[in-house]
Amino acid sequence: MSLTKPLNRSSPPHLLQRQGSDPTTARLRASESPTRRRGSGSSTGSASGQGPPEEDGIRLNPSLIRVALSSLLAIDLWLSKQLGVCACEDSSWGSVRPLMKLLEISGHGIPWLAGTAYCLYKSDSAAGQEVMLNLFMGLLLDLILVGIVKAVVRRRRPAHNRMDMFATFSVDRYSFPSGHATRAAMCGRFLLAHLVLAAPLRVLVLLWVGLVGLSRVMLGRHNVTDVMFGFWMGYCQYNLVEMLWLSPQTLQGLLGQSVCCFKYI
Ligand SMILES: CC(C)=CCC/C(C)=C/COP(=O)(O)O
Repeated sequence: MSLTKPLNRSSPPHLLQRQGSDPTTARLRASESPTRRRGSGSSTGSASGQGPPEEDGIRLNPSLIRVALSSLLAIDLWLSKQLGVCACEDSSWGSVRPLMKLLEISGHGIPWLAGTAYCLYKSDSAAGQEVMLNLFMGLLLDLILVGIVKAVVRRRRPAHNRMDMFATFSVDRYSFPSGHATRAAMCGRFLLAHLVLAAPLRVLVLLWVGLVGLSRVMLGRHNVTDVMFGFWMGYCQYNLVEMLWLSPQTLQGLLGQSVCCFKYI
């Protein structure tokens, strides 16, 4: 505030002189009454040529952050509206909507959970089962974490969105973060790390992740920041999956413990 506030020119010059020449007195005055100091703050700091008092800098920061955040939010809303070109059939890119919906299905939780459970069931190697089991756990973890963040943040979906998604939870009426973006980022990293893929396929995985994110904004389901945060969250979730990795030994231990519990009951 003191940076934008003009100097108190009405203060008598002898007073300014005294405060400037006697820093001890000025400091004592400052500690006496913060309210009074605020009134004459600019003459205390600036007139003595020492720059604004430190406290003023601290008061300035939150408002700067607030301005920066609201500007970012305004840009986000504007950009998301501009990019929401497939929000309905009669939007400017309405003809591409079916393709975007196909991308939506490719990143939906149900096909991923069902596909992983099927691969787990069909896998005849211990290593394959281990990978699929951990992917399955990762998908469940993703649903839980995204649900929690959505329920806490409660950001509404863009006004131009038509809520015609299949199989949603009640928290999915909120948009932050994009569950498709977290899943795509987490599964993309998982596939690249655990499957031996040729270079073109690796590029295809990355392309798919990016397109799933873009389709969320183009369909009008999300704002850009929902998707960006979703990608970051999914990236971090993969680290969590690695940290909590269930090895066959851990599994055997867990199964053994639960069998013991059942016997005990
Ligand atoms: C019913 C199951 C298993 C998952 C719901 C998946 C879903 C619809 C998430 C919402 O994604 P966005 O936040 O990207 O819109």
